[in-house]
Amino acid sequence: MIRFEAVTKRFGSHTVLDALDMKVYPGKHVTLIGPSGSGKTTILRLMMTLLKPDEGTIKLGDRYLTHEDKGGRLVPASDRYSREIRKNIGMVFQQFNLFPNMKVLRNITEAPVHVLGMDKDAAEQRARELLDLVGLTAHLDKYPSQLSGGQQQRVAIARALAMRPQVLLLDEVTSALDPELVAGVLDLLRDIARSTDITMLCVTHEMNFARDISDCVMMFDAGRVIEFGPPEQIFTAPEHERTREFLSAVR
Ligand SMILES: Nc1ncnc2c1ncn2[C@@H]1O[C@H](COP(=O)(O)OP(=O)(O)OP(=O)(O)O)[C@@H](O)[C@H]1O
Repeated sequence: MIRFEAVTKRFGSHTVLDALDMKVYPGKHVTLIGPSGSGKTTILRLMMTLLKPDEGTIKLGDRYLTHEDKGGRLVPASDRYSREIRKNIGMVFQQFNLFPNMKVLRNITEAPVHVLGMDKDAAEQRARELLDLVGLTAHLDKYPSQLSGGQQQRVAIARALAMRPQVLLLDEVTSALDPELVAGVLDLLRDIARSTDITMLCVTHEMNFARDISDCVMMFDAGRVIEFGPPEQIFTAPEHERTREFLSAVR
């Protein structure tokens, strides 16, 4: 389980997350929705240990992401500890963030080989399976710049899965794509959501996608979860006025 307890994150005097409590059960697919600036991406960046909270703790299973347990005493996580724990978490970004100087296959094998210490042949075998899954077997020998945005995003998804993470974080993964490429990437993610037991935490403005893949939708406003529940409840009978306003604005 992912557990945020009383997590506060400030940027200067701006409190982006305000004593946030949040739980995500293993294997669940949770979508974070809410107005721009409500703190959704900040949550994913905290999960990825790219940011540290000002207050509060975040746990993945029985380990803290934010702190090291030194004989019962919690101290803020060192960079080394964060790097170690990050191996359990895959993230796909809006802007793909592929290694431009590496071909597709190597983009996928790089971290399993150099971060996990996986055998090179085993990593390549796994990469080929993943390229098959994302429909890019024919492109394994190309550089990212030779692919469309949608194809690059598929590589980024394969790369995240190559680490066999417990948790997959998806941050507006279709926002940078041309409209005609969005559906293909969303279909792929729907397939992954259906066919794996990976925990997914997803920030998206694609409400139909959120409806399709989510076990739970969390509505954020000003750094707090104001409402959460199954998609059919949030999208058809939201209880909170702010949720109703937000949904009518984005539909
Ligand atoms: N590194 C940073 N330095 C300063 N302010 C930041 C930083 N990162 C985020 N913020 C601010 O924190 C607030 C929340 O940002 P965040 O990206 O988490 O929102 P969001 O809900 O994901 O929004 P969007 O839907 O537009 O992506 C915003 O006001 C943003 O400007």
